[in-house]
Amino acid sequence: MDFAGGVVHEKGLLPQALPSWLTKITDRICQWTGLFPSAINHVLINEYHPNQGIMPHQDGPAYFPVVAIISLASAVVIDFTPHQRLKGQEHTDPQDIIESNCSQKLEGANEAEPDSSSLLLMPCSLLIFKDQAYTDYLHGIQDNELQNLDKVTNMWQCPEFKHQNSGNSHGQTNNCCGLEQSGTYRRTATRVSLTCRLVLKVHKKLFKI
Ligand SMILES: O=C(O)CCC(=O)C(=O)O
Ligand SMILES: [Fe+2]
Repeated sequence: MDFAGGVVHEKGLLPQALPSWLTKITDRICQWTGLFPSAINHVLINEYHPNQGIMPHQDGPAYFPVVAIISLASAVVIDFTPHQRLKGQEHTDPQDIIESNCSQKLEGANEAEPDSSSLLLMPCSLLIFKDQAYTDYLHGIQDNELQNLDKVTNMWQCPEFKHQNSGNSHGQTNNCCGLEQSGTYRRTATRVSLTCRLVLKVHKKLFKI
């Protein structure tokens, strides 16, 4: 794990300028989406080997509640699961929450567990999530080379999968995307992600005496 933009404390950011190769990307994200009230000022760079993930979590309170994640080099499944407190609530359909608040609509949650949903993040893709998808759901990636695709709602964005679906009549597995016949995806390469966020409270630089 590495980061650019400075150190995030609970009470704010001790800032460092982002490198220009990153601001080229982050400034475009801000302009295109119009979702950030000021420039993205922090980027976390994570590397995941095929058997590595990140436990379900909510991003810290220091961040503005919009996250932009760029995926590079390898696809991965990210899971969104509701907080315990949401699970206990009656008359709350988490699907509605995700649909109304996520820039990427999450459709068709599995009936057995209608409260959680997953996305397949392809290399060179950008995921943005915000609002209740940020505050009421945990996001995480399983520590597993084999990832289940049952709850993935954006398979249509994976052209290799479409190809597999239009399929050949011999029932052969098409592995060009790491997709396996049984509805699982096998991670084979290292993934790198850039998690771009805004820390609203920025501390002035400390003086060195
Ligand atoms: O690497 C990712 O795709 C997710 C990273 C993340 O959730 C985080 O750093 O808070
Ligand atoms: Fe996160």
